[in-house]
Amino acid sequence: MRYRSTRGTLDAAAPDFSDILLSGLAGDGGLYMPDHWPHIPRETLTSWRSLSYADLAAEVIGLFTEGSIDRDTLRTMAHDVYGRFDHAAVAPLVEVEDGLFSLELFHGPTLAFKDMAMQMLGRLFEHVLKQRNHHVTIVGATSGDTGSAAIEAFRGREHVSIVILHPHNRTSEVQRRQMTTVLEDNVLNIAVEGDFDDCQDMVKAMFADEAFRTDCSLSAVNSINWARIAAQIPYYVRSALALGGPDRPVSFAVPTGNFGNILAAWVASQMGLPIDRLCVGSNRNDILTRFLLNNDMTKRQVEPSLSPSMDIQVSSNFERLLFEMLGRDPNRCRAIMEEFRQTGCMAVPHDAWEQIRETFHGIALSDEQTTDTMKALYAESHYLADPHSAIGLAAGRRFHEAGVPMIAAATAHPAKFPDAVKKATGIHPELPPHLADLFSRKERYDVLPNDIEKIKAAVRTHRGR
Ligand SMILES: Cc1ncc(COP(=O)(O)O)c(C=O)c1O
Ligand SMILES: N[C@@H](CCOP(=O)(O)O)C(=O)O
Repeated sequence: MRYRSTRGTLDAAAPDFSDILLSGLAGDGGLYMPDHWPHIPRETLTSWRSLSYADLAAEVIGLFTEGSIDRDTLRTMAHDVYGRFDHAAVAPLVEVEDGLFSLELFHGPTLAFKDMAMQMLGRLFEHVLKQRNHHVTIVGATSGDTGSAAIEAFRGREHVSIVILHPHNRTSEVQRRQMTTVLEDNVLNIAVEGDFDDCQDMVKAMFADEAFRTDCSLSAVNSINWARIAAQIPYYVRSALALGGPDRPVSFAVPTGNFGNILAAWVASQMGLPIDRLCVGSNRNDILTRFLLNNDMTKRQVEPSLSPSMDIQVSSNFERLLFEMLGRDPNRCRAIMEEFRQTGCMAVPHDAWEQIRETFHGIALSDEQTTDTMKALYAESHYLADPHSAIGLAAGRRFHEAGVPMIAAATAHPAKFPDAVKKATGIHPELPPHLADLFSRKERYDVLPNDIEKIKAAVRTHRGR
């Protein structure tokens, strides 16, 4: 399998999976995409119904690593990774209402869906870096969950230094402590005086500085890295198969910020999984919902909400969908993205918008509506949802059609957001035993201004430690 950038051409020297795993973002500022969608025949999908989560993950991810990492290696990694999740099913399905299912993606070590992919990335990086005898500096931006998942996956790894930027005072305390109490030498946490979009912009700016990128051997583990998307596809396949796929379609509702998680579901549909609707749930940072309703992709100020991990205005992975809807035309894609960067307004061609709306639907919830949803889920179904998962379930309820199972991605454990959960339900969700002493652990992090030069200096120093 070869890869190409959303802003560049496919040439003979096209990178393979190992190359794009380490480089993360393409040199031209675009995002890597496979040069074609692997097709999974219906009989194969049917035969996968009996596979364990780990075996299924190896099959699905293996379609993107062909020529780079073999199936047996992937299988060993997947068994090791998913064998440590705290639920035997890895990503269990819970029927919350008739035909509405919660797909719990938070049974990994940091209690958020990011672990599903990030734990695999930790193993994949280690494998490729050892082979190449190479060291990288991972720089990542987080609104709360990617950071802790990445730090957990890469802490103490010999070939990796990791720097995570989070927006100062804009994550939950549990989220911050999950990052800042990891004291291994190879980990640096920076609280940026800005919002998540500022953090993400700085990561992209560091990648755009060719000399800096090369000097520090930068790598990315945000969902701009294709490997993250690839490793998020298996749970869509598995949950659809559990509810009758491929013989009948299912729909998915996904609480959305950077558009990586829902994009993985869309990719599954491109690979042959019958999917009816893909439903985006947003909080008051509703750029995607405005886009889906009115083709209005105008960036606004990021507003803090009850679901901080989705406090995002620039949904990086939308570029991948746009590229596809533009018939994989990198020049048009580059021009639209460049204009968006300069003006804060993305002019998506009308035909592309209409095509997107055939599958994608969107709904935005205020904090009050989110709280009401959490309250109702608990009162009516005895289901405790965190604010992000509640938004997914609300989107699922809104777009659920009779006869088509609706699967809502539950992206975080309620204990990551205890205040919001307590306020809505009266229940204080307890952290699991491995995190029970989180509030008495020592924290370490630097607070830095929203200034790219200061951040680069900190990354350099960390790299050279
Ligand atoms: C708990 C939670 N839910 C939802 C999202 C949104 O996912 P995505 O950015 O892939 O759209 C995030 C962050 O990415 C998250 O941490
Ligand atoms: N919500 C995310 C934001 C970054 O998303 P990613 O999927 O691109 O890594 C977070 O929790 O950090």
